[in-house]
Amino acid sequence: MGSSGADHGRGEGRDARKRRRLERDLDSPGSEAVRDDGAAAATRPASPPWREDDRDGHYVFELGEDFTPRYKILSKMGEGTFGRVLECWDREKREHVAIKVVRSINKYRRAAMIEIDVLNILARSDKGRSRCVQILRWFDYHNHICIVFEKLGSSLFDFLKRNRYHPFPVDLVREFGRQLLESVAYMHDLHLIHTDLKPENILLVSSEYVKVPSYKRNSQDAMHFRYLPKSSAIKLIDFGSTAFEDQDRSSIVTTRQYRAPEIILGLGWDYPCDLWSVGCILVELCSGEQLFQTHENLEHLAMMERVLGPLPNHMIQRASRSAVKYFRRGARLNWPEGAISRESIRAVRKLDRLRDLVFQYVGHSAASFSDLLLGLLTLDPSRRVTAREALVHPFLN
Ligand SMILES: Nc1ncnc2c1ncn2[C@@H]1O[C@H](COP(=O)(O)OP(=O)(O)OP(=O)(O)O)[C@@H](O)[C@H]1O
Repeated sequence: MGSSGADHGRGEGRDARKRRRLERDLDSPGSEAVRDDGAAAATRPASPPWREDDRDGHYVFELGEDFTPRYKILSKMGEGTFGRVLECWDREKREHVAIKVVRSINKYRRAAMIEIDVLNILARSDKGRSRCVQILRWFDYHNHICIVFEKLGSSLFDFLKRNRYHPFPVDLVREFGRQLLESVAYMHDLHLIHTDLKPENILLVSSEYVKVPSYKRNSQDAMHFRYLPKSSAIKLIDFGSTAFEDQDRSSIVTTRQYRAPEIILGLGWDYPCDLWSVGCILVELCSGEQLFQTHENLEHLAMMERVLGPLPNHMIQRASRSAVKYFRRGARLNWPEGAISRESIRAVRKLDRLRDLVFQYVGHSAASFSDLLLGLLTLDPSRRVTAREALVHPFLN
């Protein structure tokens, strides 16, 4: 579920980036009336007996235990702000599933109910063909909303990490990009905006991989290896921050590094904010590095200008009251004057223009790839390419 607002930066290790997340205020209205899973949890004795949650409201479990009489807990697949995801064996359907066990805290329970609504809309409209994770069912167990999902493989972020941030080959990035844009186009057609697209929320469908020799050798001349997924199929997860058409568009959304300029400037946001995130993700997949490694607004805007050119004047002039301080006389970015440190100035200066960056990492297709990226990373949201337009770009075809 989205906990948009992560501010993890250069100073912190990459592995810490999943953890440092500021929680969005999720006190939005949502039904408290939760359904019970068939009769299972309600009528049969729960096994194991009831235990106290931990102090953060997480469900406490041991591997191998039953989770309701129907499921057996096999492993912990992930943990987010909103709960833990457990790999379980479903005795009834005789299959592996992933169960998100949401923390027993009201605001997370309410957010989970919104995520269930979104998952149901996505599933109803598409009957299992979409590139969005499929919800199988949900239930309320000892005050924890539990969402049962089809089990998927690791996230693109975990895959990159496992490869020590060695980039994916461009042909694989093309495959990921096409599928990602298909899922975003599908959501936008349904008037839904994901608002928290990032490599952590894109999962490979299969866990199978191949180990291939890498060209780099270390000082002892030992051969290095890298992993490649056997299949490029991916699906989107985490619809806890998804916005409906009629929702307020002034809040801060999206994990910091994937956040569009209109959000930072307080201009309000809409469908284009997802396309900006897709642009940041594709650069990261082909370079192995986050494009905007920052956790601060002014530095973030300076990085955007360095990579993509100056912010349009009409955006600067409409900046919200809290964002005008980033500009001198309402005309140009207060940079480097407003930088908080020399290190920050250096971090901005070492960034390349987008086209140069892409040519460094991508051999063939660099020209068409950077053209697509320039469309996705257009600073002005009204001129940014839409998901449907991006899907017919030559790079993807
Ligand atoms: N269907 C699934 N199959 C396999 N693993 C999954 C599945 N769903 C989630 N996970 C794993 O669990 C992690 C947390 O899931 P998710 O992002 O939905 O939870 P969250 O609490 O909303 O997290 P966040 O704090 O990032 O918003 C994912 O990063 C992923 O590693």
